[in-house]
Amino acid sequence: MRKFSVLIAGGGSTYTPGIVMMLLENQDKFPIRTLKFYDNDPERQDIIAKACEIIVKEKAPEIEFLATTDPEAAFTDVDFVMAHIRVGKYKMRELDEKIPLQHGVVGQETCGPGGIAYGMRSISGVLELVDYMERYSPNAWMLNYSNPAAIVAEATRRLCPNSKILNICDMPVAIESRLVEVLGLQSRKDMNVRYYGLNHFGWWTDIRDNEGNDLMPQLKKYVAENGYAVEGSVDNQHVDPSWDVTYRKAKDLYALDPETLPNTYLKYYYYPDYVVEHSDKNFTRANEVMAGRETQVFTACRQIVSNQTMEGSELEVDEHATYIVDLARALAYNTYERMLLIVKNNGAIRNFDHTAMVEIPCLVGANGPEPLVMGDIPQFQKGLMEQQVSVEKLVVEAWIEHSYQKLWQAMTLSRTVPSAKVAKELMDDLIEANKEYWPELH
Ligand SMILES: NC(=O)c1ccc[n+]([C@@H]2O[C@H](COP(=O)([O-])OP(=O)(O)OC[C@H]3O[C@@H](n4cnc5c(N)ncnc54)[C@H](O)[C@@H]3O)[C@@H](O)[C@H]2O)c1
Ligand SMILES: O=P(O)(O)OC[C@H]1O[C@H](O[C@H]2[C@H](O)[C@@H](O)[C@@H](O)O[C@@H]2CO)[C@H](O)[C@@H](O)[C@@H]1O
Ligand SMILES: [Mn+2]
Repeated sequence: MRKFSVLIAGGGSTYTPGIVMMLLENQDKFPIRTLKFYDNDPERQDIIAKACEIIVKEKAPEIEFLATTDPEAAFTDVDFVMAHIRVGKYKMRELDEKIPLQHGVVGQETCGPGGIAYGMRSISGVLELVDYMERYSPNAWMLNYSNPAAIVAEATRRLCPNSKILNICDMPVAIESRLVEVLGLQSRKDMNVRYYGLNHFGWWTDIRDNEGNDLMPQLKKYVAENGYAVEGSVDNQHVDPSWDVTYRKAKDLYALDPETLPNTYLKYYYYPDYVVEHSDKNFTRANEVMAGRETQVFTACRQIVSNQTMEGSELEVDEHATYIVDLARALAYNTYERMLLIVKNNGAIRNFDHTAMVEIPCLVGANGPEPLVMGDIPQFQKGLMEQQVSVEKLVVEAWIEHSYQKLWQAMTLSRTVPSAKVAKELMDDLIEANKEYWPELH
């Protein structure tokens, strides 16, 4: 069986150890010959890399391991780049969340003004990775889950439309895992779904079992009462109180359209007033993650290095991340697995902008994704999506043209922002905070 060379870009990410352990568990499905890490923060990456080197040695010593900040060493002889960078790290995520809240507006990593600010930072970081990949391993595929995926996907469509980059999000995977528990099924793969939308902005329209039986009536009844909250869930990645609130709130999202099941991120667009009221301006999700996941992962890695073994470590395999192996396998072995990906619409949603980057089911083979037709969508979703996709397109235009005007239009158009006045005030604060990262706007 052919073995692959994999590069994790954003080696210092909190997700890296869980993904590495997941990759090692899946060697029978997706064998690896070389595993490399690349990051532009050597100190941060070093802590994760030293621990992962020990994990690899213990679990699969035949895999060659390298962690580097040198693009040439990192990107040479690579089959897959798995990219999860966070330009500006948690320090900037905290500002993305806190600056809008100071103006009474939703403060969120990927939605509203915070997501726009993060998008303006991510574009250059991801484009740089694409450049390195094409220079040093032109046949490689990039599987990108760096956020905000909607803006990154639009930027790559505009600026490198022929590059072998696939943008993917795991929120639908996480929600589907909850639905599996509701139904008492074994696996996500026991369900076939129809879903459409933009990234962090979509709806399930149909869910069936492998025999074709309609599972929507049972799911709708459950979500109408409980949202996606599941008592005693096996999900160990969404235990923070803020995730519990998000899953419960899905009940109120469902109420807006009882024909579909909603992505949890729609809460920021349907109920921005509720979100702001329930946000702590001084302790946002970034603070929760720094005190939680980041501290736990880095402490566990330091412990492994100090013990020189992973025995007794609290690090856990990232089970949700197996969708990454599914995607890599689909490309490597032409499996034609059906997966949700962020791709150019091209008429798949018939009554929607054909140039929009939409999240829809695709069959993935060796030549990439083949999107499935979702047909016409209703006026409610179409209206929301047209507004949101315009925000995303204007952000990318603002970045390309260095246009203050277009970024102001994008901020104003976001459903989370009440007026052009508020949009301008908070945008000026975001410009100041992001001087180091954004192009200079004029
Ligand atoms: N698509 C999805 O559904 C999904 C799911 C989970 C996480 N994510 C994304 O994964 C990313 C990582 O999240 P995290 O919380 O682990 O963040 P993190 O800050 O722990 O890790 C990100 C790493 O990227 C590095 N980095 C930043 N800019 C870089 C650049 N230009 N070149 C190389 N490396 C760079 C940082 O130094 C850091 O080590 C984020 O973008 C997050 O939003 C996406
Ligand atoms: O606030 P964070 O950093 O904990 O999470 C933000 C991310 O949330 C989603 O990703 C989930 C994912 O759905 C789940 O399967 C598991 O891997 O945890 C992730 C983080 O909780 C979302 O899809 C991402 O885009 C966000 O970055
Ligand atoms: Mn996501």
